[in-house]
Amino acid sequence: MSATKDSAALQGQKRKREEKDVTSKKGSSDKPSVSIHKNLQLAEKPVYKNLQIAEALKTQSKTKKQRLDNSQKTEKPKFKNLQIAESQKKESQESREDKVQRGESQKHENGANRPHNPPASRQNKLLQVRQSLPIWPQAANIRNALLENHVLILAGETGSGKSTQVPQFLHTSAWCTGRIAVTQPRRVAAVSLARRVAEEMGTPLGKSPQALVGYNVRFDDNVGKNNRIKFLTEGMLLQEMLRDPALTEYSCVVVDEVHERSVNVDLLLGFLRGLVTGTSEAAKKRKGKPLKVVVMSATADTEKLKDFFSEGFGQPRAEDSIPTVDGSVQPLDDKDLPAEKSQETSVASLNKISTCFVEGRMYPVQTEYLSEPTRDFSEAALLQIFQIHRKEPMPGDILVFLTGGDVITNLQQAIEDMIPNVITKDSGLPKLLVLPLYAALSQAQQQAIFSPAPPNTRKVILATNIAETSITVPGVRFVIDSGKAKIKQFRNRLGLDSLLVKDISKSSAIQRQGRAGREAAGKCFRLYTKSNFETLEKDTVPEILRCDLSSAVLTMKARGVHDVMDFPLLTRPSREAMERALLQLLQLDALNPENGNISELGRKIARLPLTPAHGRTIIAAADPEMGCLLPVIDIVACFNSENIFLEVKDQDANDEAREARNKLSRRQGDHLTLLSAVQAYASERTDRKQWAKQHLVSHRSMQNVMDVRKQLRAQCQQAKLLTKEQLATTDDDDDLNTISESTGNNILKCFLRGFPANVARLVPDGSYRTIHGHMAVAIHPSSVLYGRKLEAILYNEFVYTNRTYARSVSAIQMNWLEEIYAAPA
Ligand SMILES: Nc1ncnc2c1ncn2[C@@H]1O[C@H](COP(=O)(O)OP(=O)(O)OP(=O)(O)O)[C@@H](O)[C@H]1O
Repeated sequence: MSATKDSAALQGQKRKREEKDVTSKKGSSDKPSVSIHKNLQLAEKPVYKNLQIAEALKTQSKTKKQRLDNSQKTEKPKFKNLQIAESQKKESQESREDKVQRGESQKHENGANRPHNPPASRQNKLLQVRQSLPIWPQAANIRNALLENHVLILAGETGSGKSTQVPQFLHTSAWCTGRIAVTQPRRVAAVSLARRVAEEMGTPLGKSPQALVGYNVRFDDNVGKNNRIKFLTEGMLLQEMLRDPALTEYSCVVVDEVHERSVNVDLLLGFLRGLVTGTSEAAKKRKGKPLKVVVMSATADTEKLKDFFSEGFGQPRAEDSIPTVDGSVQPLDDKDLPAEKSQETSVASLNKISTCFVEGRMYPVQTEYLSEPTRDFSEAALLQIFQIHRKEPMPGDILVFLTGGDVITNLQQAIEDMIPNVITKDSGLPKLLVLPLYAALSQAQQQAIFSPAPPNTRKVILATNIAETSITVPGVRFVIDSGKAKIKQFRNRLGLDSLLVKDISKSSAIQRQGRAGREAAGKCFRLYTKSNFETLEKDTVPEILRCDLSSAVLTMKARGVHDVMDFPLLTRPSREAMERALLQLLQLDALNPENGNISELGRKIARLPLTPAHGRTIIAAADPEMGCLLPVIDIVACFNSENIFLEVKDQDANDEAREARNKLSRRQGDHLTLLSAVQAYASERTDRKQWAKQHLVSHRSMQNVMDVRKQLRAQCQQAKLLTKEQLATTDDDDDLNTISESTGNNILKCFLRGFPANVARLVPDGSYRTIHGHMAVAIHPSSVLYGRKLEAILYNEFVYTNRTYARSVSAIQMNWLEEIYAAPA
């Protein structure tokens, strides 16, 4: 196929794309403003300095043999020298620990009573891979560092083996009598790492009595009682601290990918500092059992972390029961400490923190930049994918970093539309299999990216930044980086978090690049220029400085922190932001107005894996007077999944489908419309997929909604908000017609309880103004209430395009606000 044909094919695809470069919550749209295919002139436009479309044409004459030869060439590993800062000289200890480690792995690899018994050849191969990792020769040093000290700060290049190897190095250490927790920012990484480590250790994963490795992520707890290593998200470890603030189950917590600086990781570091230094009240509950903390990343600010922990060691301990161990692998000297602290910090503090740097990545990654900036990264990505497919040898899957679910769905469609034009019988090109990866997908959908592609097929994974850290997707040799991500930002004027599409930081770009070159040499195509790269911020601004802090403050309060202003944080948010969060929690009745302590209701909210606003909504619905918990759970499940309604496109929406979809609409607004869709789907007993198709509803999203609904029901049962009997009387065959007007109103009142600030009222000029900030807002065109004039509206989120839209909107009455505030909490 010629480039001109390519161009024609691209332009021939009709993509309808709407606005939405900025949205206000998960699952909302983020399409770039320019059409994917608009003005795509492939023949004229050299995209990369070293990579022009003309070259792509040449590759068509390449024989399969050439492809094979090339692929074999790329398989040769190259290692750089390894270094560990101030490497330890404890040879005798090293060999002893090594023996333990080897003995243990032998035992696991050859264990007789283990049902999971991978072939010895596979085990040997895995061991060889492990031994070739840059971190492998440092095993003894790392173990020694923690034998002596409480904290290890470990920096090492992407792919050097931190996440998979460090827990395996440590679990045989004498001090490690409890479990090792390894935290990850995202569940996809926690699950895939657990799977990999279990395989490397030659044991089953999860609950089996032989399993040494498990994982725990939101809505999926796969931990067995004999697990020694547990991968979990930061959120789940914080959740565990609700019942066990001292983390007594663990001997070691490994905080991975700390550079991401999510609010959760910052909170976790604060709690861990209290435990490891013995300065928090909770530390007393460890009764002298030591806790070791490892903080890891490829791009962590080691100095800042060192200072943070040193400061904690310098403070008085809550009780002198935490044993101290003398000696240090790499003692800090005064110049390592913040100037003002160096005098007061005790000697002990100098002996408890080790640092380690592992240099060397597994395979080289060649990076290419655009020669000129692109205005549409989706368009550039589409072009790049097909260039790689023509030019680059197999095997070589492609991982593309984009901004969000909608952009991914559109690009997936665009690729699939292009395939028949490009991958013809004559082209001799392998097939393409496109797989999406973003947070709102179910776990099964997310894990699908790890399955090998069928023969003669190249996988193209379209991902958000959830694939940015920790994961190794087998087969990936090429990364395409849009240079953008959706980043949470608090909007003062609205009093709301928004997700904005922004440039990533250099450290994110490095992480993305690091996803290639993990099993063989790779390439990273950055869809921006070299000079753009140079202007990127070094690190992403910590989330704690950018987001609504109500969840964070509730997390602290629920774990016994009385004075949140005093809580140790790596980066301190403004006092104003903290106060705003406290106020919001007071409004939700989560705090006691007399003393600011957490209320009973606050504790219940904190136990739910939801934002305080959604948690409050659920609690309100469980009140017998409201009696609408099950329908509210259904709606909350929708808000915690991707959009269930497919975009209605002219060409594929026949009258019948439109009519079917319209039947799901409810005049009260989008909340009850979502509910009617969930209930109708749930009551479909024969063919849900077909039902979804007939109603222009996404079957995939609905499956996810059902999954979240099930989990939320279980959690409400655990929290005693829902009884077994109530659940037993639920009949999915009931459709919304059986929900009375008053129940409908109650449902909306519950949402109003959780979102009292998300209200706008009609003003005399016919527009809507928010009651908070008096800002003009319009009902989004996707709403069933679009164009309607109502007394007041309640909305779930904001969307910014050329104007400010409220999305997921329902009609409410202003007097409901008074009614709600008059009622006792
Ligand atoms: N699921 C997997 N399939 C194949 N190889 C894997 C897998 N997981 C890990 N590996 C191999 O182990 C190496 C080390 O992976 P690991 O995740 O431990 O590195 P890391 O240093 O933590 O990287 P990062 O900082 O990018 O998270 C990878 O480069 C890859 O070669």
